[in-house]
Amino acid sequence: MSENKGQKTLADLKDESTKKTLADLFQRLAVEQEPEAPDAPPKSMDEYKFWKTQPVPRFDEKDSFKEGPIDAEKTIADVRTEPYPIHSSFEWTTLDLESDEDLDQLYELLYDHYVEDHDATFRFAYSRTFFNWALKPPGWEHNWHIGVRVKDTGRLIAFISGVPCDLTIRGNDIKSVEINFLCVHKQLRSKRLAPLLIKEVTRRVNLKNIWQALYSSGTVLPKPLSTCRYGHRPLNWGKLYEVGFSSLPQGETKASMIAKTTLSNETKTVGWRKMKEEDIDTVYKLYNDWRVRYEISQIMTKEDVKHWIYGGKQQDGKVIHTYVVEDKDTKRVTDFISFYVLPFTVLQNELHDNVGIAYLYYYASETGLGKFIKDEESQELLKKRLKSLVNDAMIEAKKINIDVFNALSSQDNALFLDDLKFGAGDGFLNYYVFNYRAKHIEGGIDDTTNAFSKTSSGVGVVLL
Ligand SMILES: CCCCCCCCCCCCCC(=O)SCCNC(=O)CCNC(=O)[C@H](O)C(C)(C)COP(=O)(O)OP(=O)(O)OC[C@H]1O[C@@H](n2cnc3c(N)ncnc32)[C@H](O)[C@@H]1OP(=O)(O)O
Repeated sequence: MSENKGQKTLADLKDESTKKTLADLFQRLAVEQEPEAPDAPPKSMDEYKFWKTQPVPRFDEKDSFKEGPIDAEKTIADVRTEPYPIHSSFEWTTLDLESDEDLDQLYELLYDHYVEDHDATFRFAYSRTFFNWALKPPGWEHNWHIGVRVKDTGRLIAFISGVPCDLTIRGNDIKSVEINFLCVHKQLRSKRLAPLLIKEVTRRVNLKNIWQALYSSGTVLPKPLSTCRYGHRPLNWGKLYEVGFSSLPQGETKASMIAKTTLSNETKTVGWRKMKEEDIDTVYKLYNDWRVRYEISQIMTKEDVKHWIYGGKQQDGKVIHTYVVEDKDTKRVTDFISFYVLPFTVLQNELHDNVGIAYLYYYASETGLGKFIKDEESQELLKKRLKSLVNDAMIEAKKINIDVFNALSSQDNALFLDDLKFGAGDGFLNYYVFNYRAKHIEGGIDDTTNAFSKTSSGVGVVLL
């Protein structure tokens, strides 16, 4: 990306940090200036013409309130039964993700319009298996894969999705969905289609008697529950340099950067192996015991664990990769760690046509369980364990040609990001819960420096 190389002003960086751009996902390895965390809202509450009408916390709210839903309780009978009116040249559509034709159209829309890439050099290489994983978890609703088409041509020009995702927020279990992949064709931007899509997905979710939703965005909206920072660990620095993701930091040579970022070939954690189907019960238990560490986490059934963490045959081993550690004496599974893969297609590069990208997903370790859950000694032990697990996960990722390993400052990631040589990216990710008031949750960023903090975050949920 050419923008990797030039010097940017703080204003440029702040402007970029409000969009979900490729730069959100990849750092400039030599960031000259620290980007500002999006603490201050970019505009006043009154200027959020849509969001000020929605049940979301305001920026000026104090943190001294009772946590819970914002709207007065409603029933399905209060929800409109008809879709919202749409401009006469467009029509609503429900995508059939079982059909190749609709999958292809979604692929094309997201490929061309989901992320901004000024050079048109990189595209997310979405695959059928990725959509099957991301958009069809247990309990998925056909009706929540919502598109807008041009009436005359049938062309898909906008999309928004919801999938079931129940949450626990500070001990309260909340029936909820996760909203993602909101996208409007570039030529139809700023025409208020996004608010219409959001209202329509809200209506369809409400009709299932669900009133809360989790979503994340680089854009600052009223009002983030938490903000995390991206971290990026080059696994194949030479290639990242050749495609333009990485620049050469001052005082370094290509050879020194490669030497600094090269991992060993073999994993080191004793008892490390790939997760098998028969591990689902144990991983389910570990996950559930583990997630109490966090102030917001995803509730998972065994079926959810099978889908999201094990992946199973339908994934064909291409999207979600999970490893466990088995105690060699007792044969008990004591840890698991997962990452998912979503590569980039590289256009117009003589040397490479793709970049392999992995994202750290859920993990849990017996080391972090128990009574002294976050005392100093337990944290030190956990830090050591997580370093070993994440390092081995990265070695596995390298074996399947992953070039960069991404992780957010969420979960307990702050314990290992610096030590395992993750560079702090210039993108921030804000987390929101629709129709729910909750006190701010630490996102693993130091308040004053914006560097990764030294302590764990309260965000246990991972969004795609
Ligand atoms: C209970 C169930 C509830 C379910 C719903 C829960 C809420 C779910 C919320 C959605 C979670 C999505 C999670 C993800 O997928 S985050 C990923 C979002 N997608 C992209 O960044 C892809 C590239 N960009 C685009 O396709 C468009 O720029 C989008 C579609 C983002 C906006 O289109 P456009 O640029 O043509 O603008 P407009 O004229 O139609 O509309 C302008 C209004 O939209 C507000 N806006 C802008 N960006 C976002 C954003 N990322 N989340 C929420 N709102 C956003 C904006 O502040 C303004 O409102 P206000 O400032 O006047 O108030």
